Amino acid sequence: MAQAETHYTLPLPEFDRPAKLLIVVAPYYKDIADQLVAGAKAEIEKAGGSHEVIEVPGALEVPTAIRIAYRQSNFDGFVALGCVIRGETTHYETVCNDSSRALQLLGLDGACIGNGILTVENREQAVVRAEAAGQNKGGGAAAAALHLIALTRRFGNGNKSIGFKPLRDEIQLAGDAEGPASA
Ligand SMILES: Nc1c(NC[C@H](O)[C@H](O)[C@H](O)CO)[nH]c(=O)[nH]c1=O
Ligand SMILES: CC(=O)[C@@H](O)COP(=O)(O)O
Repeated sequence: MAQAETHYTLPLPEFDRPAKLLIVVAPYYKDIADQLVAGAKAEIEKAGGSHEVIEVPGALEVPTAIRIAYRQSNFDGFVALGCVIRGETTHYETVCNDSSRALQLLGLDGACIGNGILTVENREQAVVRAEAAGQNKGGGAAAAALHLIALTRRFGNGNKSIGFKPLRDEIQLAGDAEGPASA
């Protein structure tokens, strides 16, 4: 029987202008993913934010989709959602470790990402964690992204990238260099 989860949850940050988030979900297990998305949407709406949802085949594609959107769009943050259930081979470790590591590296480069990709042994563990009325890991991931967005706005976008600069910044910088575009 799954243990009830008890840990401290930070109160949601307040925003002077709405945050816009992209939810990137791998519906490998559709019913589980739907619960995660519902929880994430509700949390974003609680903070007065807006959201869009895109789907990718599996958890391994989630970081790449976020990087593509991060470079070519103007979302304030991202919510990574999915479910990885151990099978018979070591592929479970690859999917879990590589997706989470890639998300962490994107975060260290300035993307505001909450990671709600479940890594579990069986469906029962996944259901308990995905249910919006249960452990609501999708909502938790959305809350994490919201906190990072608030932090970015509080300290400014440091532009101290350790890796690539978001394409949108390069385009903007290039535009600035040419002077204001004629209306
Ligand atoms: N086994 C699970 C996967 N595997 C698929 C990979 O994520 C990836 O789409 C594939 O290797 C092609 O690159 N994905 C999940 O999200 N959950 C799983 O349990
Ligand atoms: C997590 C996985 O990739 C897993 O679902 C694949 O199953 P298997 O290890 O039995 O091939």
